[in-house]
Amino acid sequence: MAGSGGLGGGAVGGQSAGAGQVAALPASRAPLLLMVLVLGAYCLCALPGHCPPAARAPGPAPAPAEPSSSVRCPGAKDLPEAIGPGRRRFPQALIVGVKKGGTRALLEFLRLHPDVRALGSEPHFFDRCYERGLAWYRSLMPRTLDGQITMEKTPSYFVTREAPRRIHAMSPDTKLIVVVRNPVTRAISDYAQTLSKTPGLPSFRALAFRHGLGPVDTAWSAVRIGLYAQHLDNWLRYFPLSHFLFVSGERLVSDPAGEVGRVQDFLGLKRVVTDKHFYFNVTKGFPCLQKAQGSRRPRCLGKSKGRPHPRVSQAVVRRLQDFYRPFNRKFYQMTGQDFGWG
Ligand SMILES: Nc1ncnc2c1ncn2[C@@H]1O[C@H](COP(=O)(O)OS(=O)(=O)O)[C@@H](OP(=O)(O)O)[C@H]1O
Repeated sequence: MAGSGGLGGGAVGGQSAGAGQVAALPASRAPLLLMVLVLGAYCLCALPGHCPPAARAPGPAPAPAEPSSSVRCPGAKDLPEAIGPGRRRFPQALIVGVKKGGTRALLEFLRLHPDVRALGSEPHFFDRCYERGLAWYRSLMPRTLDGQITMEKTPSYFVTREAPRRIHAMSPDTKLIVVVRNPVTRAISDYAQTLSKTPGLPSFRALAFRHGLGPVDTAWSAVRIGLYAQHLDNWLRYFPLSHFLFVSGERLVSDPAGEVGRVQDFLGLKRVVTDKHFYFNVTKGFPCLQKAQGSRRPRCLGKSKGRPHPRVSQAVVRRLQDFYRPFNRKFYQMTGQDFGWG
């Protein structure tokens, strides 16, 4: 199952050349060559930096780790899926944003649906790896049968200027899902993530305001990402609003089944993922899955989801709320949805 997790490591760079060699060989030698290729891929993966995290065995596993900002383009196909039924297709639906909105939770919830097959990790194709080409991108995708939907999530697409044009060039029919969250909480969550990797980072306040006291610093990505209306403007140059579904990050926590229900409707899927798939884990403070995909055991998302946030003063929060208010209002107007952030 695609759900086993990691980006597929794989078969030496997605290589159409390798496939061509197999085709040119007498049929009796092809299995041998395939074995050599697979073994070779394993050896390559043993070298640092060559492959994404190894594909996981089926069963309960933590959610795939999020890439750091120095993420490399993923390696290639999922080894366990090098052979199997169905074929690799371009995604018909993408979760394009937003960073820290709840994108991992949504993808993991959707993967419970038998008609959804999704890449475990973020391929970053339309922002960082575009030069690898569409054939490479497709080679990363899990195999799907007719009627199944291929998906991936990369939250940075939403704020990448070229992403809408590139996705439109892949397919103008692509369905686009954006999980949005109060931009102030989102910024603090983003900062908490950076802080967890960068001890000694200046305070949130020092980064959010120029010179720590001046105007809001929109050059700081944690602030800029929350200007949803501006980013959406760029997408609407390529896709009509009907191609988008905006998911409330807050409701994804308070009513996961309700939000996932909307997503299933949007994707034209039967509502298979329902209330009975979730329970609220008091220790984690979030909804978790009654049964993880491919397992009978409950599963919550990993430690990097639901991190404690650093304390930020009410005065700072209020200033940021005031700053975002007109952008939020514009976003509500554009989407026809009030997300209740003020
Ligand atoms: N069920 C469940 N379990 C855990 N966490 C949940 C869940 N639903 C939503 N969230 C919220 O998801 C936030 C992380 O968002 P993303 O997955 O989009 O982050 S990332 O951009 O991929 O790094 C994460 O943000 P933080 O709480 O700030 O860590 C969570 O609030």
